[in-house]
Amino acid sequence: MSRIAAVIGGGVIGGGWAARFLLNGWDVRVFDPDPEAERKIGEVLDNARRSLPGLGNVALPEEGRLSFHATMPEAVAGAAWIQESVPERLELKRKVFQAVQAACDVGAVIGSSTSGFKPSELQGCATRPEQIVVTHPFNPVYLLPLVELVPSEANPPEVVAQAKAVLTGLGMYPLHVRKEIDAHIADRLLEAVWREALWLVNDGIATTEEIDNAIRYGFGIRWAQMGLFETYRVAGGEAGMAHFIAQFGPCLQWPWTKLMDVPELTDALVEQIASQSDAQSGAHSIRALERIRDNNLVGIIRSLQPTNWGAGALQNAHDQARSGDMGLVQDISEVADIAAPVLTINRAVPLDWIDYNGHMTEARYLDAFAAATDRFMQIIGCTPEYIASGGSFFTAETHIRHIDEARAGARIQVRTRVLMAEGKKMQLWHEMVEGERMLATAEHMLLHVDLSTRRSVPPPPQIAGALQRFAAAHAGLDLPEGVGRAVGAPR
Ligand SMILES: NC(=O)C1=CN([C@@H]2O[C@H](COP(=O)(O)OP(=O)(O)OC[C@H]3O[C@@H](n4cnc5c(N)ncnc54)[C@H](O)[C@@H]3O)[C@@H](O)[C@H]2O)C=CC1
Ligand SMILES: C[N+](C)(C)CC(=O)CC(=O)[O-]
Repeated sequence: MSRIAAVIGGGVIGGGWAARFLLNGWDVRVFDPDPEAERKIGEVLDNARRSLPGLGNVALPEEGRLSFHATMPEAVAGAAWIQESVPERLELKRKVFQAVQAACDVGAVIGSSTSGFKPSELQGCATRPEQIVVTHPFNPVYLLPLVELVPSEANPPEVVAQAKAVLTGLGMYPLHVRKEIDAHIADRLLEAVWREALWLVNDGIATTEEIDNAIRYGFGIRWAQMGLFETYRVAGGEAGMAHFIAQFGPCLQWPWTKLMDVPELTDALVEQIASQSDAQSGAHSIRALERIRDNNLVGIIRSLQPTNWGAGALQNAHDQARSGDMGLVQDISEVADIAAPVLTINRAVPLDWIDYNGHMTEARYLDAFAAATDRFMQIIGCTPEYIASGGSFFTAETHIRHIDEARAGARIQVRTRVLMAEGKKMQLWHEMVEGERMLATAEHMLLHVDLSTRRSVPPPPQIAGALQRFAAAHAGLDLPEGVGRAVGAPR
């Protein structure tokens, strides 16, 4: 399978797809008759490049090649994935599929970004209906992992499996919608909230800002990590879900919502909503709002990684699946050259590591070096299982030198070597680089500890042995410049 994706329609969503594929190493070909498409996609890419690479703790592959094409056949020929993101009009989409299928490979997947059409509707006039599935993403496509994968009865399981594999490889979460339905799953939920919000503005109950505050200060944060049912299960107290329904079920019969009606979108209502929205957010340009949104989304998703929950767990699994490809090993047996410093970090600088000076903040250097130490511990056999059995290393002393700056999205690598390993002591030297540029060094003294007594003790033979192999091999390297450096006493 080629790693070429064709993006048909390069607006808000097509631009996001282009960024998602490109930053995951695919070549991307765009077809969009809009003469502004290249500029618009360029701006989406600028935002994606600063936010997506640092979302996980493992670097993404080298970016693919982006090209713009004057004709649809030129864009789709030879592509393994074709993503349609033209405006939400059934006739237009059907025409696009006919043109795509006249030129694309029979084995390619054709995904549609449609928010509402069922796959069987899209497949209506297609030459090969089995090739077309709904792959409905969420904005910003380059950061949000959800993609609703909706097949119809015309799609064989192999096409669904192929689509799932590609989307998972892009770090996405393909939610297989087993039974096609208008507006899939998520947009049905969103539309219900949207309709109710329009009523609240229409009836003069709340402004656009008050409604947004009702979401973002409360249940919006809650939904980001547990969704609806798990949240309500907890809200039922010790008696759980059944008790929750017994208590709040009857409210559903009360006139709490107007869900089935839609307010008429008169000029006056549209003007009211637009001017409230201008008052709320008009101080920022759309691109600035996108950057604020991306900073926040990255922070939220990254906060779920240590708890291995929801979108954080998904990102961790994606990192784990790619770590070998990015040269990160788990065990001494996988180390190709034991005499060379070991690659212990290969990642991009995330947005939440950037400070008011516009570069990676000092605490995050220690964060990265601590993660490098953790990986080195793992490589010599101090694994999570060993730690759970009662042994570990504690850091007794650290010295970091800050040599150069790193910006958001910069790819950083840390290489680690053993300076000394004697009895319970392990002295490590880490060097952090961006390409050829040295960014920082760190020297750590660690002690092996018995976690039940909290006292330092020598490591068991299997760990001591692995450590000694590195120590002996690294002793042949020149002593790095800066070893043993201290800030020094004031004169
Ligand atoms: N905007 C959103 O929040 C979301 C939209 N979607 C879906 O994504 C699709 C696209 O929506 P947006 O990106 O928002 O629209 P958009 O209006 O931003 O972009 C559509 C693009 O398609 C191009 N286009 C029009 N006719 C074309 C043709 N024949 N061939 C190639 N390109 C053509 C236009 O020039 C434009 O750049 C729709 O189906 C929509 O329902 C899905 C998820 C979220
Ligand atoms: C408004 N919308 C129906 C186009 C929204 C979506 O389809 C998904 C999203 O990103 O909210």
